[in-house]
Amino acid sequence: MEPIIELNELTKQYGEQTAVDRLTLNVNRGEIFGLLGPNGAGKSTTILMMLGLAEPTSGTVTVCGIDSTRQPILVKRKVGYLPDDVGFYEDLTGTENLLYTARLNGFSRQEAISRVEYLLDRVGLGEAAHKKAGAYSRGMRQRLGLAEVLIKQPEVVILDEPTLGLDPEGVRELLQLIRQLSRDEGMTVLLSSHHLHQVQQICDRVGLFVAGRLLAQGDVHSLSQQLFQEEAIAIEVQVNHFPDGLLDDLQQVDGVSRIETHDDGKLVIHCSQHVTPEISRMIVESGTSLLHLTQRQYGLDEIYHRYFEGREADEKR
Ligand SMILES: Nc1ncnc2c1ncn2[C@@H]1O[C@H](COP(=O)(O)OP(=O)(O)OP(=O)(O)O)[C@@H](O)[C@H]1O
Repeated sequence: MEPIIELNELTKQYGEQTAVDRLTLNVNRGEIFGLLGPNGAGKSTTILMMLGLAEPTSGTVTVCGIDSTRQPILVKRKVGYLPDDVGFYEDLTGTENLLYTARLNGFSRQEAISRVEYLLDRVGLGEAAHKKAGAYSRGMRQRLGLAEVLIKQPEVVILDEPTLGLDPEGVRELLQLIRQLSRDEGMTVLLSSHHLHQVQQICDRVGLFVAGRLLAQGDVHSLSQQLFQEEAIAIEVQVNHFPDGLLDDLQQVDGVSRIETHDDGKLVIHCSQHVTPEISRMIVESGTSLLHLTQRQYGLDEIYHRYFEGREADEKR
C-alpha cells in the first residue's frame, strides 16, 4: 500500500494548549479515511496543517510526497479541500460559480464548460445548475462544494465535517456520492466527522482522535481489538440455575477475562476471543439448562460511547 498522506509526530500548540499532539498517521492512496472525534479534538487543525494553512509546532506532514509546510502552493494543486462552511457567490448560479473556479484553475472556456456540466451532473445538480447558489439548500451547497473541489481533478480530497447540518436523507446521499466518486475517480478521501455512524458507513479506515491524540486507527474490527483487547467479545447467556462450580469453570476458559452475574440467571461473559462452543458445552455439562445464548462483538458504537460520550459527559459534570 502506498501512503499518500504521511503525518509524523505532527504537533500544533496554541500557546499553552496542545491542539494536536505527536500525531503519526498514514493514509493510503485510494482509501477513504475518517478522522473521528468530538469537538475540539484537533481535527480541523490537523487538516489545516495538511493543507499548509497552519504551521506545525513540530513534526512533519507530506501529501502526495510534498511537504505541506514548505510547499503549500504545490500541495494545494494536488488537494481539493471542502471546508465545513463553503462560500459561493450567492447571486451566481451553480454553473457560473463553477465556471469561475474552473477558469481560475486554468481551464480554457470550452474545457471549463464541459467539465462543469459533467460535474454538476455527477453530483446530482444537473437540474439546479441554473439556480442561484443563494437559493440552494444546505445539501445542494455541499454537492456544489464537492463539484467545485473536483474541478481540478485532485489526487486527494479533504472534507471537513461534510455532513454538518444535513438531514438524515441528505447525509446518506452525500456519503454515497463521496464513496462513488472516490471509487470511480480513484481519489483518496480524508473526511473529518464527529458522527460515528456516518463515518462507519463509508470509511475503509478510521482514526479515533481525542484531545489532540490519536487513540487508535484501523478498520472497525481492528479498532475494537485495539481498544477493548481483553474484552472484544461479550457472550450473554441465560441459564435456569447456577450449579456449584460453574462460574469458576467458566472463568478458567482460555480467553475469558470477566464474568458478570445477574440474579435472573443471566451471565455476561467478557472475552478476548471466540469461545462460544466451549462455554455452551460447559454449561450444558454442568447440568443446568441453557435457555439463551448470544454473542456480540463490540463495534464502533461501544467504542464511541466509551471514548467520546463518556468523556463529553465527564466534561459536563
Ligand atoms: N487559531 C487558534 N488559536 C487558538 N486555539 C485554537 C485555534 N484553533 C484551534 N484551537 C484550539 O485547538 C483545539 C483543537 O481545535 P480544532 O478546531 O482543531 O478541533 P476539531 O476537532 O476540529 O473540533 P471541531 O469539530 O469543533 O471543529 C481546540 O481546543 C481549539 O480551541
